[in-house]
Amino acid sequence: MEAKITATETWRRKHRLLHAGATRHPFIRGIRDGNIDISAFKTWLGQDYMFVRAFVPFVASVLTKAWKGSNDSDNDVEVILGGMAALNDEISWFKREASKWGVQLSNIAPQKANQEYCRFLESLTSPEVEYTVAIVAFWVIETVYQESFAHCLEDGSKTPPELKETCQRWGNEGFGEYCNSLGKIVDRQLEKASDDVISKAEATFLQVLEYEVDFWNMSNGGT
Ligand SMILES: Cc1ncc(CN)c(N)n1
Repeated sequence: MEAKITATETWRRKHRLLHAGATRHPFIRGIRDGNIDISAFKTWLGQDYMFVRAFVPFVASVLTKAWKGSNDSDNDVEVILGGMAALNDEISWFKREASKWGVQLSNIAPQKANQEYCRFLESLTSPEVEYTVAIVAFWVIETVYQESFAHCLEDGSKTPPELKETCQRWGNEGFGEYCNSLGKIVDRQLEKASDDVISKAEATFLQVLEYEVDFWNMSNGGT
């Protein structure tokens, strides 16, 4: 008997070009091929620190929605809480990494693509946004980083040694398992969602992928 294809897998296949645009971006290919421009890496580092700070209240809102709106709220809250704990470490890591590379975090202003992405996250914190839609956004955001940075650690990659720790942060197996847990929550939610919520959730999936592409473009010198 053939295994049933999940909703998340269906979306990934249906939108594979955009998905690959986000997870195999030239910025990531540059790390993997060992020819990344270090100034692009430093731009990404500073901008991503700003992004992560704005990501925390978004994740807190997903946690609240899970607590109120999930029929397996104990499991969901624990998975999301694990993500929040990882974000706490991530913020400390950004500070250490920035000082290692001489990036002054206090002097950084978010660029346009970053501001727009953070505004989008803020719009998803509204109580009117369904849990299913918010958890889809959360899952894609985390999974894009997991798949992108894991690609830089695969056999045959020429990732510079000084960037390996960055790739490990999101490319490690534990982070992969956490993303799979988020994907399972998404699939469970989508199975019982109305057509209207499913359409909104798919539109959110696409929006996140587009914001992620713009974010990498910004690090490579775009706006
Ligand atoms: C832009 C972006 N997207 C995703 C992640 C992973 N939390 C991140 N740190 N930054």
